[in-house]
Amino acid sequence: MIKSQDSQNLYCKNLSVGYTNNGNKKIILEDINLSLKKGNFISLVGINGSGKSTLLRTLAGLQKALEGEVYLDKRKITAIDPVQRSKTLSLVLTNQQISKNLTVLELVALGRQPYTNWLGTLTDSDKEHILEAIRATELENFKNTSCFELSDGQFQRALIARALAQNTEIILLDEPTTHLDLHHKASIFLLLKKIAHTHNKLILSTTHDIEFVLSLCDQMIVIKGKTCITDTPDNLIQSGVFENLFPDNTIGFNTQSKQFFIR
Ligand SMILES: Nc1ncnc2c1ncn2[C@@H]1O[C@H](COP(=O)(O)OP(=O)(O)OP(=O)(O)O)[C@@H](O)[C@H]1O
Repeated sequence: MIKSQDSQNLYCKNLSVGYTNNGNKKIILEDINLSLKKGNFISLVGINGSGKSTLLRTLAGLQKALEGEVYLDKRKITAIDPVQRSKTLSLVLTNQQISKNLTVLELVALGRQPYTNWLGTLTDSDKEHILEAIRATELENFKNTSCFELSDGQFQRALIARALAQNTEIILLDEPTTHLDLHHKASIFLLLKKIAHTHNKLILSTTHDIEFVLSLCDQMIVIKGKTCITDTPDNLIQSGVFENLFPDNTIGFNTQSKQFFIR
């Protein structure tokens, strides 16, 4: 069941996302209507090149919408100044350029940047948030480890810890489980679900691991053609949306086992 909260929602109506090249609009997705609420773990899925990252960046306010507006807690996201926005919404991008020479503690401390003074001095409260984020992601034993010494799964957890230290109500993640084995994929998704439920946050993650999130997330956004459909996983399964998600009819979906198969 999708939890419904009044505040800190991410909302858009008739949104079009895409790119403008020499004045020409390239629409990737259009007519998108979403109302995403705190306390939910939400997955955004779709085939390669369907527009997941483009939509995520637009919802985060990093990319201008071609039509419509994104509202963060009833305010236009583009009208919120960057420092205020970074106290409400954090973004975890896997391919972001980050110095892996930083220790886990130093990386997670970067999450406090919106709150520190220009010298970057950490207060006791900042330190408490950092340690709490490290505890929540079970990285206590790696606090002083350099990021280049971490496995991909541990590094992914450190990036999530940085977003937790940022203490935002909304966390958006772009493919946080790429390159991870099944065990580590499961542990990241379970962690995200736990954070959404126990800390009452809105967590929206793009993923290709559809079968995993079908059994874990509260709400899914499925990109279909140039728009998207959103509902609970069970309602989406019943609607038959996964049966022809992939092109060329090569992949089918078994509604009983909730698994894809090759036709
Ligand atoms: N800077 C850009 N200018 C023009 N078109 C772009 C740009 N970046 C991406 N695109 C196009 O937008 C479409 C959606 O890309 P996007 O990266 O959002 O898809 P995706 O669903 O995240 O893909 P994947 O699953 O492969 O990561 C693609 O057709 C891509 O070629």
